[in-house]
Amino acid sequence: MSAPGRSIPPSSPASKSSPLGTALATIRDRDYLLDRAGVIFKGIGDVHPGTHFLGYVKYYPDARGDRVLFGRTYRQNSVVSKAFGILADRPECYLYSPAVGCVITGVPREDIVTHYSCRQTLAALHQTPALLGQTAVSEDLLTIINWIVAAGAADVIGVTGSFLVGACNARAAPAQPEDPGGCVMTLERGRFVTLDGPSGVGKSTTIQALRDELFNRGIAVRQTLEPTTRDIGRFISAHFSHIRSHALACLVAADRYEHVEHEIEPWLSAGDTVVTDRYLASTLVMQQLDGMPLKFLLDLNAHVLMPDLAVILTAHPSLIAERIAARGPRNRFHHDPTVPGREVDLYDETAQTLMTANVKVLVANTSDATPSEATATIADAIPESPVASAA
Ligand SMILES: Nc1ncnc2c1ncn2[C@@H]1O[C@H](COP(=O)(O)OP(=O)(O)OP(=O)(O)O)[C@@H](O)[C@H]1O
Ligand SMILES: Cc1cn([C@H]2C[C@H](O)[C@@H](COP(=O)(O)O)O2)c(=O)[nH]c1=O
Repeated sequence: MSAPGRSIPPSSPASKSSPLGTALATIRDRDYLLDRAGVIFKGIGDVHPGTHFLGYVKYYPDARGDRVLFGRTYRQNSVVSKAFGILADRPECYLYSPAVGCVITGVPREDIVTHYSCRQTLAALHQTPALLGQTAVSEDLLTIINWIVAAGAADVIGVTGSFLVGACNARAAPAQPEDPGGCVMTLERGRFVTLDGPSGVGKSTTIQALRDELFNRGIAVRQTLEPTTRDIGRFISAHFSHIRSHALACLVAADRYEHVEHEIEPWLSAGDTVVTDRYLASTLVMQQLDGMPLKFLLDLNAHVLMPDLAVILTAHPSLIAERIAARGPRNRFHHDPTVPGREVDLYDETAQTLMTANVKVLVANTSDATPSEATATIADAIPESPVASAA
């Protein structure tokens, strides 16, 4: 799968492409880093510890903000110390710096989904000036870039996002709706990938590895799950032990419709690839285990967004039972020793049901593949073009 065409192509053949610039290995002072929570950090310095990239919060999602990025409203933070308040519930973003002698902020490396490189953008614009079009702003920008390159300073000076967005907007405004070339920030819809399978088969483990694999391929990923962390999803998780049958089937469908409307669809529209831990297939299996007829479940979910790729993880039932026993039962299904075998059979049937509905399905067996092997197979199977649409 290639990276969605979100911005300027990378200029250096040696660097791995990412939606907004260079590979992480080349992070430099003042580059921007977008993390999983949607916070944008401004990198500080060119030397970073092994676990984090040092930086402070530059923009953060806030309804009171005055700029929109990938469908979200952002607020600018110009006071370094305020980053501590914005990150109040993110202890993983604080670290002690022996060099500075105090606690500073940074973004954990594994949380980064996008890297915007100011220097690489400068190089790309110098190489392909047409990317900026013909406006007074872009002409000024190109004059400056040419001057920087001629002075041999391209390795230390870059194009900041603010300058680029200014140039981009100046050109985008007069463009006609049918003229897609109005702005360098073109967005292609992301891909929607679902991961389902029996409890303990390895969904969480695989999804973590898949997120890293896609990130390394330069793809911006949103990781999510069902039941969701929204109101209905939290209600399901809190009452799963005693709500079942028709009521539970209706609740999980309601949670899914909210999930699609408020999270999955906006993220896909913003160009992100969305990977969810459990989706429709889990309903077709878990609610059948609860005695619900398949037709009732398909009717309830008739209008949910179908995935571009539905991954069904499977394994030998005895291995699944061993994994569940090793970590201890977490819900009412885990106490029934017949469940892993019935789940495996129902997921096989569900794979067929989804294929009949023209969904691309990948069945991956975690009994004989390591998480990284399973992950590479899944990443390779993600379609080049998005096909997901509401049924
Ligand atoms: N491909 C794999 N090969 C070997 N072991 C694996 C693999 N994937 C996961 N495991 C192991 O299986 C156990 C369960 O994994 P995990 O928690 O990811 O399952 P899960 O499907 O997300 O479970 P649940 O749905 O109940 O949350 C873990 O101990 C994990 O290390
Ligand atoms: C999406 C979905 C979930 N469930 C149930 C199945 C599981 O027992 C829990 C989720 O917990 P886990 O930690 O991911 O194993 O929710 C369901 O019954 N129907 C669904 O559609």
